[in-house]
This record gives sequence, structure tokens and C-alpha cells, in this order.
Amino acid sequence: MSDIDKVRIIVVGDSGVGKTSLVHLIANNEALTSPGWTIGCAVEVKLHEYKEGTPSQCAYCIELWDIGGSISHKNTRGVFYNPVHGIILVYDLTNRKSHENLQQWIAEILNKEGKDVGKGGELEFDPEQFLGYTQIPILVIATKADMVDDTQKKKSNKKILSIAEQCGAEEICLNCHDPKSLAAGLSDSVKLSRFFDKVIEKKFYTRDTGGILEKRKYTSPYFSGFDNK
Ligand SMILES: Nc1nc2c(ncn2[C@@H]2O[C@H](COP(=O)(O)OP(=O)(O)OP(=O)(O)O)[C@@H](O)[C@H]2O)c(=O)[nH]1
Repeated sequence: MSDIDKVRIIVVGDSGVGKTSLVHLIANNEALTSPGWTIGCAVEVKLHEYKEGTPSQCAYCIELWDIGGSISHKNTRGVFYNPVHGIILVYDLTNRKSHENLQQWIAEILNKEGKDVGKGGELEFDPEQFLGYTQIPILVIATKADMVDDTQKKKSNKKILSIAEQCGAEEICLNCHDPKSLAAGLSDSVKLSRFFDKVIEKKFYTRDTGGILEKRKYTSPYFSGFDNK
């Protein structure tokens, strides 16, 4: 895959929400029955057809960086946050706190050097700053959809919308143990594919004065839409 352009997408969320299971499902189209605890980071790759079925179709390599969610590694995770071309925020539908904590994850990515720390020692999340400053494409994914009934999903969806809306992001609810969750043609699969297209576009394409997308002549491997320093 060395000649194929690539993007780095980081996958973050609390420990145990299902990041490793999700990444495995996306990269291999199969369920991972017994994932191990991720220490540091694990990377899986997926070949993605940008704008599939159109004249602009082109293959790109998507690197999915599964960042271990353990609180004990919080201070060392910053090394994985540069460059970042896209972010998948993951939470567990059966664990409301894991959704609330996504704000902390965003703040951590944005302020990896510990700036903007609030009174309680927690990083402060400013969605406007995040959107305006970084413009990094974000996707929110809720896991363990098989463990909640539809009423609970609707309740959770209201909560999901708050973070997804604040970030201008799409959202997906799925069961990582079911390989059919992301079967081709399903709306969730289309959302995921569009998200990958968006990440690729942000890194490799620019709009000319007529609004037409054209590929940049040179793209720094570190370009991510924000400096992240
Ligand atoms: N029922 C169900 N279980 C899931 C789902 N996704 C993940 N799990 C289970 O949740 C547990 C934790 O999953 P992991 O993928 O290891 O979670 P993680 O977020 O990578 O955890 P860390 O490595 O600690 O950051 C495992 O037992 C998974 O099998 C899902 O959609 N449904």
C-alpha cells in the first residue's frame, strides 16, 4: 500500500466502550469476539474507494488509530494526536457517562499540552473553538446497540445528538458483534463511507474559484487542518 495516499483517523472514547471491536469490524468486515485491552495504541488499515461509482473514484488507505482509553495512559496519549485528519468519537449506549466524557476526549485532542484547564483540573471543551479552529471531520459512533431497547436508544439518541450536533457530526448506532451492522448499502455504512470521503477531501483536495474540487499538488504528511502544537 506504499504508493497509496493515506489519512490517519484516531478512534477515541472511554475504556471498554468498544473501540477495538469497532475498528476490527470496519477494517475486516468481521466481528472480534474477544478483544484485548489496548495499551497505548493499535493501528488497523482499510482500503477505501473515494467517491466510489463516480469518475473521481480513487483508492486511499485509511489508518484507524485505536487509542487505549485507560485513564492511566492519559498523559502519554498526546504522541498519537499529530497528525490527525479525522476523529471517530465512540461511546457505549449502556453507559451514559461514556457519552458525557466525549467532551473531555475532544478537549484532550485539542489541548494535548494541557492548556485551558478548568478549576477542577479538567480540560475545557469549547465546541466553537474546536469547529472553527480545527475543522477536523468528526463521526460519533454509539456501540452496544444490541444491549438496549428502542426506547433507550431514542433517549440516548437525544444525548448523542447534543455532542454530534455541537461538532457538526453525523452519528451511527451499531452492534460491533454483528458483521451485518456495516453491510454495504445500509445507511450507517453510507455515513461511514461519506465520513472517509470527507477526511480524504480535507487532506488532499481544494476547491477552485468555481467551487470545483481539485487535488492539491503537494500535501504535507502532517497537514491536518490545524497545527495541533
Ligand atoms: N454486546 C456488545 N458488546 C460489545 C460491543 N462492542 C464491544 N463490545 C464488548 O465490549 C468489551 C470492550 O470492548 P473493546 O473493543 O475491548 O473496548 P475498547 O474501547 O477498545 O477498550 P480499551 O482497549 O480498554 O480502550 C468487549 O467485551 C467487547 O466484546 C457491542 O456492540 N455489543
